[in-house]
Amino acid sequence: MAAAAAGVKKIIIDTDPGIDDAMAIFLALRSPEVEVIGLTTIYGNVYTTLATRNALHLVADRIDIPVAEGSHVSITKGTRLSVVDFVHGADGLGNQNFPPPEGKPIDMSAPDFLIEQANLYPGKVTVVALGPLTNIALAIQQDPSFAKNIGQIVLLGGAFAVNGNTNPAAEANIFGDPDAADIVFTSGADILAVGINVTHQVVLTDADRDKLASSTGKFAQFMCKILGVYFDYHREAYSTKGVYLHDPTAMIAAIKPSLVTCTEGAVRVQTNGITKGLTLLYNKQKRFAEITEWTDQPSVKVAVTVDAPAVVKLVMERLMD
Ligand SMILES: O=c1[nH]cnc2c1ncn2[C@@H]1O[C@H](CO)[C@@H](O)[C@H]1O
Repeated sequence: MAAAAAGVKKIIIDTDPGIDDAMAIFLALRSPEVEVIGLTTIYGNVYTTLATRNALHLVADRIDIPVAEGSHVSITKGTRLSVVDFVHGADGLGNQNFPPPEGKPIDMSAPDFLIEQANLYPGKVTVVALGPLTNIALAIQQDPSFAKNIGQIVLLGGAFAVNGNTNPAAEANIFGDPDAADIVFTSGADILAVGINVTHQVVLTDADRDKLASSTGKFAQFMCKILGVYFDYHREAYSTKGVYLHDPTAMIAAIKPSLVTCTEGAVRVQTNGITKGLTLLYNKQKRFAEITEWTDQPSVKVAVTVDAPAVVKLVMERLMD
């Protein structure tokens, strides 16, 4: 099979579907550069049970792709989760109330599946994380070699030197589990963080949606069905005539890394107070005299620019294909 060809990246998508998650998943399924070897689910846009149901729905035609259910609570066992039905609809998929999927999640938790795959293909698996980072942090805690064995973690999260989208301090995925995010950022894994400082440049317009609607591609048709709620939310919240392509941009950073540029440094996450969920990048240009929580922390990559027109074009082409 072509997917086994050299140079094809194995990816696991950790996801809380979610309208833009659906688009990112479809994009991956349509991209010859990657082979989707599994989905793991998490709360965020919806609760985890619904995320699993939606994930199964989105890959219903691909019974070869396992779906592993993730954590129902934050890494500190918190149950007061901030889910955003006003962004994605009560069902997470634009209030379409699709029938229950026929598929079932596998009999393995998301962290266990992540650990298993990282051990099976050391250095070869990329996790594309589109929700709060609880499952990834659990994998890091459960298996001390996970951070080394996982090839790369490309995550949609953070607001680097810009306002957040949950509140002025925090981006939604990091705010969803800041303790988990701090564990991931300081784990030593190869990480590329794509924050809303970048994804807010990538807008799918009304005209783009019309073009998608005129396509006969089944993924384009599906997206047009569910995008209404997401467009309404953006009009209300940002007065924009279009929607931000957060998750698809992170997926593109895994599929075609040349479309983003990055900087490097240590990232830490504020875990409490009014700036809970704030992500701060230390560029390591100054050697501070004091030993602090930043000293000797590993560097990660943080996206700083994106070729937005190329991302939108690629997303459109692949969905309409
Ligand atoms: O305004 C918002 N509040 C909360 N979550 C949002 C908002 N817009 C998009 N997302 C969701 O959170 C991630 C980006 O931060 C994306 O995964 C998107 O699905």
